[in-house]
Amino acid sequence: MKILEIREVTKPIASPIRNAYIDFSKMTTSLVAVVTDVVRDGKRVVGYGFNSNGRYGQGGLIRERFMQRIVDADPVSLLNDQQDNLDPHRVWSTLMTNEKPGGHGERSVAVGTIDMAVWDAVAKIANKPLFRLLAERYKHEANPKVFVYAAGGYYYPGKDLSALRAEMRSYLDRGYNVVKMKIGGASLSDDAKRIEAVLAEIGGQAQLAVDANGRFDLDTAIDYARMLRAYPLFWYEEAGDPLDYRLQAVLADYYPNPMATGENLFSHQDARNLLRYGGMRPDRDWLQFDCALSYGLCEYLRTLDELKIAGWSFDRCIPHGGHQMSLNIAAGLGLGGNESYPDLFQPYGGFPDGVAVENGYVTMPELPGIGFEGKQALYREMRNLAE
Ligand SMILES: O=C([O-])CC(=O)C(=O)O
Ligand SMILES: [Mg+2]
Repeated sequence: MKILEIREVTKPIASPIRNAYIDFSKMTTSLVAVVTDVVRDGKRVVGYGFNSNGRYGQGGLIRERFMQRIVDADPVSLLNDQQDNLDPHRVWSTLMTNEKPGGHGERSVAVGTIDMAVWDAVAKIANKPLFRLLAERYKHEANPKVFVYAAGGYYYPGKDLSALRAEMRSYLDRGYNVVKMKIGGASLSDDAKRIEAVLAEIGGQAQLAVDANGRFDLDTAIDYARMLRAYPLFWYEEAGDPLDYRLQAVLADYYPNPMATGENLFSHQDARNLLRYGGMRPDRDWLQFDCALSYGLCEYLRTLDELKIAGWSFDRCIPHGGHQMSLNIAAGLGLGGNESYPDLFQPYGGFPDGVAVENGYVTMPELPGIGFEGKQALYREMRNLAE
């Protein structure tokens, strides 16, 4: 059994939206295929992965460095002890050969994307949904019912309050009961009006989370905290720079309600620093580390170990990114849920066809691997790459 080749193609996931920091007019993602020589149901097993929105495709790094390390490795060195499947941790160590610690920039995205494809292949070779494989391996009870919330509420040209309200209404109509909108891309008073408008629209039917995408300095973060704390928000997300742990810790003094952050922390060491120094409170705050941006599930498992050491429950994690990989981790390892972008980043985000949101939850179908084959529009792109 061996990996025959790894393929990558960079695909557009552009849209005319903007958050407080970036617009998505040139956004791309890397689609990766890990092609194995294993045959299941008369077909070659291929694992697929892609990176989350917010960072760009990583074709350069994948092709110049990471792919080659796998292709050059002794195939047996990538297998488990029984030699009946790939060992994702051994593949991961091979990917990271001759990489220094620290400075977790774009390479964590490249490795996370390949790692997703490796886990997809491993679960397909085992002929199980990834969430069931994870639950068995790491001794959790699988729960195919996963909480999901609707992320949107972006700024875009000509979008007025009624368009924002209509967008949020459409999420409620699709079964969500937590919705998220952007802040920090307008003045504080304009953002307050946007928030009031959304709260008026959703009433008691849903809760609202807000996301500043790391835009604020400490003073602005506190000014916003004073405005936001008057509302019953689900969370106040990424107020300041993701690596400014002191800002996050000081903010807690001004914001007693739930805060969320972590989508731009790309290693277990950075996550550990957040838990040590960021003033995040295990009884109410939320952690959004996204394996597809941060060296993949092998690294995410180390991040979960750090949570355990710091006294955090896994159900405080609701990852960023809206992909099926994190849905599987949530269902298999007991995370608190997953993000979802009902109208964005298609066909990469979302759920297998026919999976509907009901009262804020989806139920995972029993598809081998991550479940990409259950989503026709996505699987079409994948098949074009490698089958
Ligand atoms: O707008 C983005 O970059 C995405 C984001 O922060 C989120 O989904 O939380
Ligand atoms: Mg965010």
